[in-house]
Amino acid sequence: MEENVSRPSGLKPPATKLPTSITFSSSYRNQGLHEITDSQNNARSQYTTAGSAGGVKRNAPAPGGNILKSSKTTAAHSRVKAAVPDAKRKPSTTGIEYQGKPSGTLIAGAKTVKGTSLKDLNRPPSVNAGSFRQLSNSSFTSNSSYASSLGPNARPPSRSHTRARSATTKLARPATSIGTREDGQGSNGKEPHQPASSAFTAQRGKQSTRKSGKTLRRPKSALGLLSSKSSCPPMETEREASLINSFNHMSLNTEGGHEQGGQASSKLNENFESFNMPPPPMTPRKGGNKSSYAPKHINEEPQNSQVAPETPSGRQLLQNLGDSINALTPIVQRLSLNTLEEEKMELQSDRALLKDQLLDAERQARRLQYDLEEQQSQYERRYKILDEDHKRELELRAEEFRRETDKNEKLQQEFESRCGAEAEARLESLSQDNKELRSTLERQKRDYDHEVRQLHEVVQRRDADVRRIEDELRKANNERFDLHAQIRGNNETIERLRKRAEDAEERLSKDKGHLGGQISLLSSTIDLKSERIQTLEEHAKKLQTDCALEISSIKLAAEEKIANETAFLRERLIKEEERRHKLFEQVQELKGNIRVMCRIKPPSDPEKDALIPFKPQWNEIDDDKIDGLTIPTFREDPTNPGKMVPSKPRDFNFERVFDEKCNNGDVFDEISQLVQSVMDGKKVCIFCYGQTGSGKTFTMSKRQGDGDDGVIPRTQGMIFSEMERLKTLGWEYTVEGSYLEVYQDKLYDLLASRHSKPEPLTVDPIGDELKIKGHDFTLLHDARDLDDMIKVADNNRHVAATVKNDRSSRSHSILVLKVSGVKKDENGEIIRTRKGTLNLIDLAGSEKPDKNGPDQVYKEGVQINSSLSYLRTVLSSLGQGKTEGVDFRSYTLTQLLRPSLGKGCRTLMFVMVSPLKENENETIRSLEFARDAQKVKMGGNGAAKSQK
Ligand SMILES: Nc1ncnc2c1ncn2[C@@H]1O[C@H](COP(=O)(O)OP(=O)(O)OP(=O)(O)O)[C@@H](O)[C@H]1O
Repeated sequence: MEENVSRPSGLKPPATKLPTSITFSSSYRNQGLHEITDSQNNARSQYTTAGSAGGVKRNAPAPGGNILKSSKTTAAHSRVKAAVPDAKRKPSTTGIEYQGKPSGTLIAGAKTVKGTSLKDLNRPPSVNAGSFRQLSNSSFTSNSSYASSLGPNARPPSRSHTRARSATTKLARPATSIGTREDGQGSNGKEPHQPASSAFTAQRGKQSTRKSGKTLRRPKSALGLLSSKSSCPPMETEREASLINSFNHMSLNTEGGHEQGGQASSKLNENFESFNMPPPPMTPRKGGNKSSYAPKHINEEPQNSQVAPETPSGRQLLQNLGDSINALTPIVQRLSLNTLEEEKMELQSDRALLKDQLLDAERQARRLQYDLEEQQSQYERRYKILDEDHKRELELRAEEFRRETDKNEKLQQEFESRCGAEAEARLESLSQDNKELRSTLERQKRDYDHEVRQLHEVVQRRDADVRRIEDELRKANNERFDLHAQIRGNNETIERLRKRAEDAEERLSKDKGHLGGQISLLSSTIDLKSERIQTLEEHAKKLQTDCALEISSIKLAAEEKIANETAFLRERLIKEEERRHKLFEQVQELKGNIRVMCRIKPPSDPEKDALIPFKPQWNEIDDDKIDGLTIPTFREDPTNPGKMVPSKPRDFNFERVFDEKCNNGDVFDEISQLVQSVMDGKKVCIFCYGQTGSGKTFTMSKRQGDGDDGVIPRTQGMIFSEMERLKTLGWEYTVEGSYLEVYQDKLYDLLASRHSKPEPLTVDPIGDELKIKGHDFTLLHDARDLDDMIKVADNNRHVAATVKNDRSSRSHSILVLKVSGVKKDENGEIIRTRKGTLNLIDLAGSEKPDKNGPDQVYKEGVQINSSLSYLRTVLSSLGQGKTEGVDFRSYTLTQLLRPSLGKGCRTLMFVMVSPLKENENETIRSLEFARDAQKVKMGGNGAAKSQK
């Protein structure tokens, strides 16, 4: 791991370049691998040691890699390659800093060293074997393998020492081999295994580092030797020291009989193995202890060299190593002890400083640790308390909840047991109250809204008023301005006129004298004229009196003449009226008591409907009118069964036939004389008979304001206009009315209120007049009263939808109008009276009751058919000349019609027929019935006579 820790000592890596002057002789070229490998090993050892001293693991720096590159040795190359990346790392905190590209130069330098000076170097006596052993030991030992390198009996460094080392990662171990102590401890034997050379090298490196920014000092004597011929810069890098260190260690291990020699030797072997080289055979040292080993070539005599051929390179390596040791030893000796002492002191002081710092940091760390632990325990205590509080709180809440739940349940039970019904009733009444309250509120809200709307409207009106007043004000202002302008103009005009008047007055006074003569002349003339006028006026008055006398005499004569003529004409009119009346009566007599007219309803779709092929019979006198119908009939050919052949056509002759082109106006024109006869005091009955949907109600009652009103509306108009007309002849008429209905053979007043079920009325069978028990007629003052009465009755009449008619009359309706007229003389004495009755009857339609229809409609149909059937029976009896024994009382309808079929009654029957082929049978039946009715001739005393 690259070390990035700050440098507590403030040491800086060396700024100087690595030595470039060390060269090796060409004779080493072939052995360069070994030498360089050893160098590398030394270098690695150095760095390892240095790293160890600082407590930081460190890999080999770049120089080694470069060295290997330069040596062109494959094995070494591959080994060192692994170290190459580390070479790019930042140099160790030992203060060693590599700059530039020193490796190539280093190799060159190494060659020089090899070739020139190594053999010449003198081995200093103090640093030979011991130093070498120590160097060797250090070279193959790292801090991490401290125990293994020192042996199982080795005592590890003291704790304080280790701490100091780790704290002062960059401090080198004291070089005990040179008699120095590290902060006073290294010398007391507490670190007996501390390799001196290693420490020295480290210190050397440190020293160089401490001289940061300067050229590293170096042992000039040694370097001087090395560079004596090559003029290279003095060797002053750790590499040099490392080399020395490595060899010293090796020497110490192999020759010094160090107790860890065996271990060092084995480590050396490992290193050799790591280079894929067989380790040199190690033999126990002569005279040394058993654990002391040295390379064979060192301990053994040349006769052992017979082994050499097996491991020539190892032997050669060892030989070279030995040479190197010999060469380096004097260098080590020449190192300045004084300088080292100084540096040592400095380092020691730095170390003490760093140690203090370390102690402070440790104290601080302990304090922080203590604080942390204290806080943690506090936190745990607090957590525990809170947890317990929380649990207690939860239990309390749970208990409280249980208590509340129990209480609620008890209350609920109590409430249900005690107040269930009462509460419901109370709830009910409350909800009722609530509803009422709500409705009251809604009503109030509606009232309020209404009031607000009204107020809003008032405000709007007021606003409009205000706007209008403002407009008026504006106009008034404008007018005021105009008036002011006019006044100003007038004033100006007055002023002008005044001036003109003054001018005129002035002129007048001038002319006054002149006019005075003329005035007196004129005055005399006027007097003369006045006399003349007076004379003339007297004459005119005389003439006027004469004229007035003459005019009054003429007027009297004329009035007398007019009165005479009027009386004559009136008498004549009355006579004519009486004559007309007689004639009308005669005509009516001639026409018979029951007159029958037929009306054919127009088809709703003439194009598609299959129609009965009616053949009209035109009236011989009035060829605009039809008075008969022929209906072709067919019968089965007896000679050819299944084939239909024409048979004798059926002829029906009536007083008048209205075809589909006729409207209600045409019909009323024909019957208006009957209405007239009512005014003459006759009893008239007009009734409509026919199949359901054939147009009875359409003919009688239609009132749609399209100018085609039916008989009843037109009659209404005619009666009241006749009343007015006859009034001029001295007649005063009153009209009373009643509207009745025969429903399910019971008589009802259609004008009675329908709020309650109406009570049926009873027909009084006695007499020729239609009398109904307990029923009063309504006095109709004018046409409007009659109109209102008809409307009420129309609304009350029973109608229902049937197959043939959406609005079918389910009852027979009778409008009865009693018309009474009196004529008085000059004295107010009644001299004549007339009492006419008009019955306008709209019968319910004959029909084939539909069993599939609604029950009520079916029942009504049956009842309608029964009553009509009985009417046919009665009419048939009357038509057959029966005068006695005809029972009118079996059905209410015939009871009602009895007075209309008696003496002096004029009855008109309308038979309504459908033109549709599908209704042909019913049409023929109706026509046959009408034909029978036509034969009836009413006799005297309420009996009917048959007309032959
Ligand atoms: N002459 C006509 N011209 C045009 N439409 C007619 C005529 N006669 C009858 N109708 C129509 O035929 C329908 C049936 O007529 P209406 O109600 O008068 O028959 P009804 O004989 O009175 O039937 P019910 O006996 O069932 O009361 C109505 O819609 C009516 O307007």
